[in-house]
Amino acid sequence: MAASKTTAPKSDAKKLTPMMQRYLEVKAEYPDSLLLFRMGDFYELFYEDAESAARVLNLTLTSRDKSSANPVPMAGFPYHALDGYLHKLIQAGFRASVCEQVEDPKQAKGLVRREVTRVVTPGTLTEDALLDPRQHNFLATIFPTKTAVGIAWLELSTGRFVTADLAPAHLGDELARLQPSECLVPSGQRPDWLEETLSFADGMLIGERPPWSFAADNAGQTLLKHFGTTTLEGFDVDITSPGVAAAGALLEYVQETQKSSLDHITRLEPYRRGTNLIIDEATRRSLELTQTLRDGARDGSLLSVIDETVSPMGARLLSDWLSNPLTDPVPINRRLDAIEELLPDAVLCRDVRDCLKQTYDLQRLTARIATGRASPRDLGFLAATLALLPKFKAKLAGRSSDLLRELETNLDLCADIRADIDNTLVDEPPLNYTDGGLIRVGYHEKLDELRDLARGGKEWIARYQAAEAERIGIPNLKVGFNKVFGYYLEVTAANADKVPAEYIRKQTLKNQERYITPALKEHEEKVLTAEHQANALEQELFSALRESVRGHVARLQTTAEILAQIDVLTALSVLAVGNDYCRPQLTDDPLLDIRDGRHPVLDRLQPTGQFVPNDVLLDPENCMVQLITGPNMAGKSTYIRQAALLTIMAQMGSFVPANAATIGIADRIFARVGASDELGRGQSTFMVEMTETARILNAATERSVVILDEIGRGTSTYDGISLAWAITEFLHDIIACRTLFATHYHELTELSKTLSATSNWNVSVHEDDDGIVFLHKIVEGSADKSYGIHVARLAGVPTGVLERADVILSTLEADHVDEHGRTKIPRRHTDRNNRQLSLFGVEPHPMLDSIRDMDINTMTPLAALEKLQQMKDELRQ
Ligand SMILES: Nc1ncnc2c1ncn2[C@@H]1O[C@H](COP(=O)(O)OP(=O)(O)OP(=O)(O)O)[C@@H](O)[C@H]1O
Repeated sequence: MAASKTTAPKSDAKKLTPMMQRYLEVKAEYPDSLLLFRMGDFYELFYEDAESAARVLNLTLTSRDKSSANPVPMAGFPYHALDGYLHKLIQAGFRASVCEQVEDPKQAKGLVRREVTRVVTPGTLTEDALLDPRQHNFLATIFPTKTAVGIAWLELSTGRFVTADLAPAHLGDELARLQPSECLVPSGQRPDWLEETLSFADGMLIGERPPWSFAADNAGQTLLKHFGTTTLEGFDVDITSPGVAAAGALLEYVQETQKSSLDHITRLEPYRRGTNLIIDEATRRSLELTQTLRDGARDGSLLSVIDETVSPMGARLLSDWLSNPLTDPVPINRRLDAIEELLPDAVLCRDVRDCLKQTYDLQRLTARIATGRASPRDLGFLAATLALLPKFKAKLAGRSSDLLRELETNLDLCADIRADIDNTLVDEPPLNYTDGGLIRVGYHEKLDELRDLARGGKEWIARYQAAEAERIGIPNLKVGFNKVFGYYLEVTAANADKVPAEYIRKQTLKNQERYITPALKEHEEKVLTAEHQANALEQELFSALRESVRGHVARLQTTAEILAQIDVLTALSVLAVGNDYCRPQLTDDPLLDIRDGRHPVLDRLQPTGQFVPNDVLLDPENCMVQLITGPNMAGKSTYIRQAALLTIMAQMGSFVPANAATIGIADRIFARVGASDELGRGQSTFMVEMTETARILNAATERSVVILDEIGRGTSTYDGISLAWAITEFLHDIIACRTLFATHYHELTELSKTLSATSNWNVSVHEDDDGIVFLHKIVEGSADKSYGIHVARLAGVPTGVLERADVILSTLEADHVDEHGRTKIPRRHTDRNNRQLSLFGVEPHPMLDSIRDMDINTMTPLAALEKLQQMKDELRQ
C-alpha cells in the first residue's frame, strides 16, 4: 500500500492556523491513508498527501501560505466529485480517510468541528459507484500459526462473513477462489510460505494489523460483543481456532474504519473444504473459470458465457456457485430439479426475469441501511423492490421441486417494511435527506403545518411585491433573495428616486439598488424559520424511518438471498434451453460418460453448429487414462478442458453442453494446461510446470479428475518423454484416477500396451491433394503425425523456413525409426505391480546373446579379434 506521511516543518508548527493544527491532529491518527479534509465545498489534501493525490488524480498542485518560507503543498476537488476521486485513489492502491465538517458552519462557534467519518479501503467499499455490481468484493484476514492458518473474509456491502481453518498449503487455493481486494496479516508475522502465497495474489492490497488484534481473547471478545452472544457455538465455530482469531481482527478493523453500524453482519459462517469440489489456484486459472488467462478479463471466461442472470445479486451468486461446485449429490440435484422444472416454462421464466430486472440490489441496499448510509432514494428503491415480492411469490406458487417450493415458502413479503416506507416517503424521494421534500404530505401534522407556514410566507411575499410595485409606481420592482441579507426589494437605478423614505438601502449594484423594509423582514423570519424547522423535522422523521427499517436487516438479507437464487435458477434454465444443454446424471462411481459434449465457451463463440461435439468415456473397468495425440491445432486441449469444465458445471448444479452426461462426482479437479510464464514470480516455465505436477501427484485421489496438457514439453525431449511417461504410470497405477493427457510425444501411446486401463485417442485429420482439414473429432487410436509445419504455414512462417524444416523433419524421422519402421520408444519393462524397475530397460539385442555364448577360454586371441571385427561390422550396417 502506498502509505503517506505528513510532516509540517517544525519551525512553522507554531505559526499554523487552528485549522491546519486540526488537520495535523487528524492526520496523525490516520497516517496510513490519504486524508481528504473537508473545507467548505471542497476536499483538500496537504503536504505529501497533496503530492500523491495530484499525481494520481491529475489535480493541480498549489500551495497554501504561498508567501511563507515553507508553503504547504495543497490539492483539492469539489465535494460532489468525491465518489469518482475515491474510486481512482482506491484503484491506485491507496486508502483514503474522509474528514467531514460534523457541525453546521452557520451554527459553529469558532472553528467548524471536523472528524473522520470513514476510512475507505479497497476491501471495505460499500458505495455502488465504487463497486462492480456483478462481482464480490472481499476483505480477508490471515492468521498463520505453526500448524494451521486461520482465514476470515467479509463482503461489507452484503454482510457475508466467513471463517475457516486451513492447512497452509491450501491458503493459495482459497485466495485464488475469493480474490480479495484487500488482505490483512499480523505485522511482523509473515513466514516465508505466507510471503510466497501472498505474492501469487494479484491486485490485492496487503495491510498489517497489530498482533494483539489477533490474540484469541481480544478477537473472541470483539466477535461476542458484536453478535451479542456469550459463545460462538451457535455459529458452529470454535472460539479458540485460528480462523476465529482472523475473524475477530477483521471485525475490529472494519469497526475502526467504518465508524458506522455493522448490524447487517448477523452471523459468522464456518467454511469447510470437504463439502466443495476443490479446484486449486493453477487449475482455476488454466480453466479460465471466472477470468481469462491472457488478460484476466471476465469476458471470454466460463462465467461470462454461462451468466444469463439479470440482477447483480444473481450475478454474484452465480459466480459463487461456479467458484464452489459441490460434492454432495443431494443439493446438486435440488438445483438441477429446480432448473428442470423451470425449463419448459418459458413464460414463467420470462415473467420472473422481467420482475427481477426491476429490482434494485437488495443485498447492497440492505447493507447501506444497516450501516446507516442509506439515502431517502435508497429507501425508495427498497420499497419499490419489496413491492415486487408478491409477484415472485405468485409465480413460484404450486411448484413441485423442493428448492422452488422452499424458496416460495421462505419468501417473506416484508409488507410491513414496505408500508412503513410508502407511508412516510414521497413517491420519488430525493438523493439527499438534507434537500428536504422527502416526507409525504399527510404523514406528520406538525410538518404539514410548518410547510404551510413557509409556503404562506412565500405567497405573502409575492403579493407584497405586486402591491408595492403598484403603490410606488415601479412596475419592475422585484423581490429577491440572497444568503447575505435574505429577502430584499430591487429597483433599477433609473427608478431609485421613486423609492419611498421607509425603504432601507442595503446594496448598490451597477444598475440596481436593493432595499429592505421592516414588513419584508418580519415575513422573511417566518418563512425561514418555518422552512428550517420543516427541514430539521424531515431529517428527524427520515432517521426514525431508517432506524425502524434497520431493525429488519436479517429479514431483508434472507429475501435478497432468495431473489438471488431465483435469478440464478431461471438464468441456468434459460442457458440450458437456449444452448441445448442436458441434465447431467450424477453418480458416486468414478466415471465420466459424456456423449456429444461441447466446450461451453468455444461452442458459444463459434457460429452455431460449427463446434464439433465429442464423447468422453472414462471408467474404471475399461479406461481411466486417455492419451490424446494429434496434430497441432486439432482440438486436443479443447477436448480435455471440456471434460473438466463439464464436470465443474455439473457439480455446481447446472445443465451441461452435451446430449447426455453421467458424471462421477469428483473431489478435486486438476488441470495442468499450457506453459504459463511465471518469470515475474522468479520461476522458470518448466519449474512451474513441475511444481504444479508435483502438487497433482501428491494430492490427487481416486475420485479426482486430472487433465494434463503437454507435460514435459519445457525440457529436452528425452527428459520430457521420461517424465511424461513416469507421471502417466503413476496416475494409472498408484492414484488410479480419471486422467486425460494430451501430448505431442507419440512415444507415449506405447503405454497402452502395458497399462491396462489406458487407451489412445487422436484427433482425426482429413488429408488429400487439396490440403489438410482438421476434423476436431476425437477417435480411438494414436496419431502418427503432428502437422506442426502445416500449422506454421497457416501462421505465416516464411516459405524458406518451412522448406528447411521439412528437410530436417525427414532426416530426423529416418534416424528415429526401428527395424519395423516405428518411432523408437523406450519400452517399460515392468508390470503394474512391479514399479521399481528402471523405466528404460535395455532392449534385448542379438549381439548380446552371441557375446554370452562366447567361450573365451577356448578361443585363440586371433579368433577373439576376428569375432570383435565381425561385431563391429554388424554394428556398422
Ligand atoms: N471440437 C471442435 N470443434 C470446432 N473447433 C474446434 C474444436 N476443437 C478445437 N477447435 C478449434 O481449434 C483450435 C485449436 O484447438 P486446441 O487448442 O484445442 O488444439 P490443440 O490440439 O490443443 O493444439 P496444440 O497442440 O497446438 O496446442 C481452437 O481454438 C478452436 O478454434
